[in-house]
Amino acid sequence: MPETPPAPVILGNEPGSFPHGVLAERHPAVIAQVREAFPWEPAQHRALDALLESCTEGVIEPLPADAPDRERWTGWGMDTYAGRSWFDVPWLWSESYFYRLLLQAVGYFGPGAWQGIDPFRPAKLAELDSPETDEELAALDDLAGLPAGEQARALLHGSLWGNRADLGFRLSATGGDTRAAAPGLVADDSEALWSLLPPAGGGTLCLVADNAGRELVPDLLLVAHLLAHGHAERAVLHVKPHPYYVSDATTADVVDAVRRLTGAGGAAAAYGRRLWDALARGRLTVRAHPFFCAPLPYADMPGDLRAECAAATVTVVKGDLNYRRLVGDRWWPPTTPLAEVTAHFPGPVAALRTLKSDVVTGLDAGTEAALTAAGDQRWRTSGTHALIQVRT
Ligand SMILES: O=P(O)(O)OC[C@H]1O[C@](O)(CO)[C@@H](O)[C@@H]1O
Repeated sequence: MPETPPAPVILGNEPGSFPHGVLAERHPAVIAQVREAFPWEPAQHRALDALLESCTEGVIEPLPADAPDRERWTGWGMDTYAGRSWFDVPWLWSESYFYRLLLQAVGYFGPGAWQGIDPFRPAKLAELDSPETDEELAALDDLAGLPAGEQARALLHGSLWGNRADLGFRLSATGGDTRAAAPGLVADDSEALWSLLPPAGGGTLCLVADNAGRELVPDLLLVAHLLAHGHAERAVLHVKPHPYYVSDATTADVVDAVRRLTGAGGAAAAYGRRLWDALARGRLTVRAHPFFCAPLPYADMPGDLRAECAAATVTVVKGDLNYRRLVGDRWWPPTTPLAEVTAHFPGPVAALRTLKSDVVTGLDAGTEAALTAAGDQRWRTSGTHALIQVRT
């Protein structure tokens, strides 16, 4: 296979670009949201003020000497980037480190009384309790009468489009209009996914989750269906070890989502009970590996995680950030073959993602030409388009 030379890494230093908007507008909006979410104490307010100043006008500061994960961040490039503007280092690194420092500011890593308090939890719970979630759960009653194959396809699309429900994405002008009609998929390898996961096929599914709430619920419904119909004998759900990118799912969010299902009526409760039972029997495992909050592409995945993905029938990665990490957060020409940019991944891999950043690969030339001809390049970032891509 011909080797495509690596494209330039995406930075946030071009005013008017999408990444620049995230650093300059969205991050301050995230700080404002967090500030309003809890009755913080003076030290936390001061730390949030300092972070706001640093991330808009200052430079990257290293973690404090006693931070529990200082060594880990040193290994992830902190010393290389300290002292530089947030806008001049890889955008993926900048964003990730911003969320790490936001947790630092509110005392998440302790020691102290605020240790372990998720600053995004009120927003996540509000979404889980919303009328939209009620409607989505009620729709499961209609699904129950359909043949299993049709249910599976509907649940796959539910999980895919659930990725539009992303709390961070709605915070500023750089976020898309999540109410816009869905024009469809820019790539659809779903048949390849189903051939990796045939009914009664057994094997292990790894699902790398993305957002909590209205994305995690359909992800869990899909997992419950795949386990119930033997598409997988076992599933491993990878979540974030700590709050991240506003709405990313942690173990606490999985518990909330499963309890939301079991507490609902009708078919939703049956899915919830199946998940509860699958956890109890070891058919579903939740993992929160530190690498899932790393500011690095999956090409740099550590050995233990590589071994897990290598042993899986397929690893499904959800959402935009996971896609950026899978293919590399670079200005790839959109027709760059997916097989080339995912050659590093230790086993079959599928991406389910709505497009919320500039990175895209694996498009066929006709699709790219049609999207580009339309002139408006917001299809890349507005969350109105989606893809299902598979590398077997
Ligand atoms: O929740 P998702 O689908 O990973 O999307 C998060 C996306 O939002 C952003 O934070 C801002 O667009 C991107 O950096 C990221 O890719």
